[in-house]
This record gives sequence, structure tokens and C-alpha cells, in this order.
Amino acid sequence: MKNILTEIVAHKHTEVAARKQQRSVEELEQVSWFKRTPLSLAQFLRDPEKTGIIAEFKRRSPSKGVINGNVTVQDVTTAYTRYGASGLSVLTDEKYFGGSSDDLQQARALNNIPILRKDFVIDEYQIVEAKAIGADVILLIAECLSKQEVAQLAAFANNLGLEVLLEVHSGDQLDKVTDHIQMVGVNNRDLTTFKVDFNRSCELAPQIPAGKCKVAESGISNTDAIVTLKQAGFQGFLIGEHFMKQENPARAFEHFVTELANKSVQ
Ligand SMILES: O=C(O)c1ccccc1NCC(=O)[C@H](O)[C@H](O)COP(=O)(O)O
Repeated sequence: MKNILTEIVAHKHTEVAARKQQRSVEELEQVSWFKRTPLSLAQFLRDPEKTGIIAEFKRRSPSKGVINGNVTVQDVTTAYTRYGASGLSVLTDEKYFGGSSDDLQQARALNNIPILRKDFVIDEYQIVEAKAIGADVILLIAECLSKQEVAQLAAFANNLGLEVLLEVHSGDQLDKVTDHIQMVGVNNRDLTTFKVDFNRSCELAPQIPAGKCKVAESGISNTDAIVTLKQAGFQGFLIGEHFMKQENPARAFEHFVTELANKSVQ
């Protein structure tokens, strides 16, 4: 692990240590959403009647800078839900992605579909936070965590009723998959170089352990890509920039879903 990912993870340790001082786990457990029963993203993705799209709310990113600073989480996420997203992904990292826990809480209050807390989870405390702000799923990035850390964090999340999406970028990272991982995401973006290789998902698909829901992530910008990915066995498609970079992400999403519905997919 190196470059921006090393920097983000180092900052995350500092940030989480500070938040632990401000709010204890016991306090987080008293928040009303902590008691809510989470929705299953894996179940939504496996439903053939749904689109399989996990639509992301992302204001900016290290690779692209500002993507869209003029839209609200309310307008965008409710449109994603209205036009058929199977799930939402909401960035909660502030420093590098311009997101916040508040964004996710607003999305939770307005949308009754599964929500992924998109962040860099390195500590159980963040998983308790995820539940308290209304998330259903957490992301674990294989590149940032040892096999033992993935196993511990995933088991902890499942014990709270949250599902886990494990993100990989290479075949060797698949040895970190455990029984507590419900979904495996192949990130087409190399998080150390930012290079996007759309073929990465299709190459790794056959190596993903049977029984895990397969999710393709990053660089998906047209409906033909979804058709190709479905044929390769993917049930989930995480898309952020393609919608967020438009002046009107809601309209872009609606257009995308309409076009997808008109394509015959095996
Ligand atoms: O996107 C980045 O620049 C980035 C940098 C460092 C760590 C993670 C990063 N992105 C997270 C993602 O992979 C995407 O938000 C997600 O897969 C959606 O991708 P896209 O549709 O290409 O916005």
C-alpha cells in the first residue's frame, strides 16, 4: 500500500482517535438508528427485478478533484431511489471526498433502500458509527487491511447486523474473503495510481468465491458495460462519477436506467 491510500489511512487513524474522545461507543449505541434493523444490500442486488445499481453520492475525489459542488444529498439520493437504484453509496470521508456523516443521515431519513457507508474503515468504532448514522453496509478495502483485520472487522459488522462489501483490486486479495463477507467488489480503479481498467472486473469474476454477491466498481459509464458485467456474473454495479459529474445527476440516472431497461440482458 502506498501513495494516497497510505495518506488517507494515516489520517483516518488520527481522525478516528479524535472522534473516540468526543463520543463514546455507549453514546453511539443510544442513537435511535442504532436500534434499527438494517436492510440487506445483497438481497436487493440479487433481485432480478431491480437494476443492481449502487448509485453513489460523491462531491469530490482525490483522482478527479471537485466532481459536483452544486447538488444536495436530498435531491440526488431521492432521485436515485425513485428511478430504481438497488442501493445507495454515500461518502462520509470529509477531507478527501467532501462527504460527511450528516450526508448519510440525511440520505437515511429520506430513502428506504440499503445504504453503504463509503469510507476507509480501519477500526470497530467506525462500524458502530455506521450503524448509528443509519448505514446498512460497510466497505472494507483489502488493500488497506491485513487478512486478520478483515476477518475481525467483518465479524464485528455482522454481529451488529451490518453487511460487508470487501473491495479487491487483484486476485491475491481474494484470500481475505471470509464467511462474514456478503459481497465482493472488484474495483477497476487502482487506488495507488488512479488508473481505471474496466477489464479488471471481468478478469477477476471467475476467481470470486461461489456464493458471494459480485459487485463491479468504478469507471462504469454506459449501459453496454452493465450488459457485459452481467454476462460476467456481476449482480451489483457501483457508479459514482458518471452521474455526479452531470449538472443534473437525477436526470442522468433516470436516462441511464431507462436505456438499461430497453437492452435485453441474459
Ligand atoms: O476515486 C478516487 O479518486 C479514489 C481515491 C482513493 C481511494 C478511493 C477512491 N475512489 C473510491 C471509488 O472507488 C469510487 O468512488 C467508486 O468505486 C465509484 O467509482 P466511479 O463510478 O468511477 O466514481
